Amino acid sequence: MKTIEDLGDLAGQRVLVRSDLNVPIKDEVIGDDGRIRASLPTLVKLAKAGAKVIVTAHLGRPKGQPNPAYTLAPVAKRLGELLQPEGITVRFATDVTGDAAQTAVQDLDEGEVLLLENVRYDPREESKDEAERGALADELAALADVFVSDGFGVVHRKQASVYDVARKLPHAAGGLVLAEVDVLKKLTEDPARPYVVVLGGAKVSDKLAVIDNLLAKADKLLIGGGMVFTFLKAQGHEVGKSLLEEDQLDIVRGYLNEAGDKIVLPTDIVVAPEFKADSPATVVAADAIPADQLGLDIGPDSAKVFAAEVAAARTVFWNGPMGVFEMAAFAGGTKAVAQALTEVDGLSVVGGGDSAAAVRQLGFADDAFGHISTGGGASLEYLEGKELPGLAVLEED
Ligand SMILES: Nc1ncnc2c1ncn2[C@@H]1O[C@H](COP(=O)(O)OP(=O)(O)O)[C@@H](O)[C@H]1O
Ligand SMILES: O=C(OP(=O)(O)O)[C@H](O)COP(=O)(O)O
Repeated sequence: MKTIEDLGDLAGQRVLVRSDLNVPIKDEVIGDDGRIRASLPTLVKLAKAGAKVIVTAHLGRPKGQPNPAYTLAPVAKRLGELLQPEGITVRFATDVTGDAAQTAVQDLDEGEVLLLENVRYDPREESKDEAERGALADELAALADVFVSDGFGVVHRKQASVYDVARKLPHAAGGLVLAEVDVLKKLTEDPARPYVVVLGGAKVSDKLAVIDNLLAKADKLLIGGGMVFTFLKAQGHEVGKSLLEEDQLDIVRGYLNEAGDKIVLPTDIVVAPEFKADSPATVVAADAIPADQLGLDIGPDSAKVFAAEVAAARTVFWNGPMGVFEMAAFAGGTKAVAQALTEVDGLSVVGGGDSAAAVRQLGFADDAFGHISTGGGASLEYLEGKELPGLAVLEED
């Protein structure tokens, strides 16, 4: 894979960077700016080399339409604050590749950074149609001379700003992508055993898809978060109003048959009648979730079992909070697992935007873990041994 150094002298060049700036934002306030901070070294390096740095990124899933709830404007502001000590000015374009973006690129000076509006406002970004994605990639490519892929958290997505644009411009991997791959490689090449993978979070269908391959690689797979309920239902239990992927039940039944005791499910669940911080929480057995309640965390017994499995491992990868950690009443499982990861005698890796935010919000220091990866889904697919489109394309000429 080419690096930024291989791109030659970048002074005066327009460099398009794909970063992953997908941070938790509520009412325009950024909850955890870890991904923005992780993007800084590459941006600083390029700006200091005299490049005109144009950043494309997404926030959330606005489904191909402009939507102020998903604007990157607060991210541009934060980026500006973080780059100010470096003397680097950050500008913001209010569209993706339109008049605003084109004018802003024309006006951009060497050593400045321009962030383009949420690339997922454009429906072509995530299109399954290669020609549609290609048309957006052409527009992005027209804004720049070279492309640097630095958004590790999106390299598993075959999307215009990640994959297609790399085929239109001379390209290189940024330092963040290279550093992430370096650590994850250690987990794929003869990991010290026991090797435990902990899965949770809310992107249930994405993560159910990785289990098949992970079962062959890991010694134990601990399942928490929103994934739990599709497993419980597949075992024949009722899950009330909890997150459920009905169309995956057969697949999950297959996993349970195949896995034996490799898959560890919670035996108790914290439930509440509503998805609200002050909704009255109770602990119930995992096979007795009331019809009018939803599961929002693994229960305290399960948290102990999960923590013991993690603490006894020599290699651990964890993606996806065990519960809705953003609300104190449902943060216990995530906290217990995070604490156990800090006690691992071996390599412990936390991956994913929300998982990284969770450990910081719960008061853990970054260096309490072997590595905090900016990518959850991307890391999991890498660990599965799958070819990631956003990495494979960088190996092409
Ligand atoms: N039981 C649950 N029901 C609904 N949402 C959940 C549940 N457990 C965890 N979550 C949510 O999952 C989200 C994170 O999921 P995800 O995006 O998959 O993780 P990551 O960003 O670390 O890859 C958090 O916002 C958390 O509130
Ligand atoms: O948050 C992200 O991934 P993650 O939740 O797997 O860590 C990335 O920004 C990718 O976002 P996506 O899963 O909407 O494509």
